[in-house]
Amino acid sequence: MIALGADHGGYQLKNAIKKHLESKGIACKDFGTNSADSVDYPNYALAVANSIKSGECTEGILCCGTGVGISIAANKIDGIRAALVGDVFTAKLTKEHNNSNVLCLGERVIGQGLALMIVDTWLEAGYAGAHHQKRLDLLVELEKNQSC
Ligand SMILES: O=C(CO)[C@H](O)[C@H](O)[C@H](O)COP(=O)(O)O
Repeated sequence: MIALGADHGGYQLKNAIKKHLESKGIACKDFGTNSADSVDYPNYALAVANSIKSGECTEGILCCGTGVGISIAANKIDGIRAALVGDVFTAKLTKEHNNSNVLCLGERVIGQGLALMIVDTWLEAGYAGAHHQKRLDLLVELEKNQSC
């Protein structure tokens, strides 16, 4: 199950991603928002993050105007590795190297065609493990101690 969330700056892209994933038979849970009414992106980042931490969802996709605010918010939450992505190379590598569990996109920055290609690339890529695991372990240490 893929968790989806957005603020008012990203909800149209989030809805396009939802339609795209559902057309491919990929189950999604939509945490909103669903209108242009102004809302606060940290609340949507938290809802998506909590669904991953609880195990309800395996991964999440978050959209805001630039993708920056919602990625900052998601990365405040222990266990979340959120990647703001604007190209397919980074989409692949952030899964392989960072094992990112949340993909962040900026509706006001990239077109829908590129965004959907990034989503597909990210979902299809896999974590490479090996020497990257030591770095992910250091991220956990940072979460615990704020130092390595
Ligand atoms: O957090 C952001 C900037 O990095 C997002 O783009 C938000 O969607 C944006 O700040 C919302 O701005 P608005 O003026 O409230 O529409």
